[in-house]
Amino acid sequence: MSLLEVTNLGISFGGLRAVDEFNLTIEQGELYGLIGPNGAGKTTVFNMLTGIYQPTDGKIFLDGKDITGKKTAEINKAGIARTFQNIRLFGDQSVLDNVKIGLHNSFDYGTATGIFRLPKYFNVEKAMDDKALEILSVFGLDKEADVLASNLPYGKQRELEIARALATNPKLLLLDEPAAGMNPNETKDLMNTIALIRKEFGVTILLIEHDMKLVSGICEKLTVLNFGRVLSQGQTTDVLNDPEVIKAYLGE
Ligand SMILES: Nc1ncnc2c1ncn2[C@@H]1O[C@H](COP(=O)(O)OP(=O)(O)OP(=O)(O)O)[C@@H](O)[C@H]1O
Repeated sequence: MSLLEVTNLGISFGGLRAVDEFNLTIEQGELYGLIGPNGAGKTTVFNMLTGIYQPTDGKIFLDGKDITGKKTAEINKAGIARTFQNIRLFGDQSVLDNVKIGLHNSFDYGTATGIFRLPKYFNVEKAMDDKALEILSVFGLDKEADVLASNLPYGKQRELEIARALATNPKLLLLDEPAAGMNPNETKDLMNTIALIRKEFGVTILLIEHDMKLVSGICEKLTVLNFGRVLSQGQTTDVLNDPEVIKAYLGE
């Protein structure tokens, strides 16, 4: 069984058919890229996969379970986590606390225990601190655990967002333009980090990206969207050499 199976997905905004007849199959462990020109519908696909938008047509299966039209929190519990094009961190909270927010899927001490600070509360808090630090260490961010998120350099804030998404223990991680705004050195670091987290966390990754170096460097498969429709799909080298893709997106 494939990890993600999307069939005939579509959505309309008034008269605009933003995504149409979109099909996508992702196998467990793959690193998959979704590319295409501005306005092609990539983020709209992410928004449907994560329950932010309700698709007008089609089905989404995660690990065989129909998650079409479910609420965002439910989809996250089922195993999909994401980052956003514009960083969405809690800037006035510490790096550690930003990751701990993501851990609430896995740790629970009940409201009463939390309010009355019962012994279990402190045990759970300690376990959460340990787990959050473990995740942060993969990004080399454990030393900055007490720093306010907004005080991190830009590239590190993007990595913290990925760390927070990983804290929800996803099967599938969606990254929306993870290299946006990064300099070439930060992008190179990010490529290594993405490859590393797939290995360390055993997570399957679908990413939207315009940086072709990153895409061709780490994605095994690609789907190209153009005007809301799949233009090309398959192994990265085949897709990047597809004349239709070169014409519509990469430039001749
Ligand atoms: N909530 C919405 N209401 C109306 N139109 C929308 C909405 N969300 C997206 N669209 C439209 O759907 C189309 C696809 O947008 P989307 O943001 O998914 O493109 P994209 O491929 O992610 O682009 P980019 O690379 O610039 O981020 C665009 O024409 C956009 O204006």
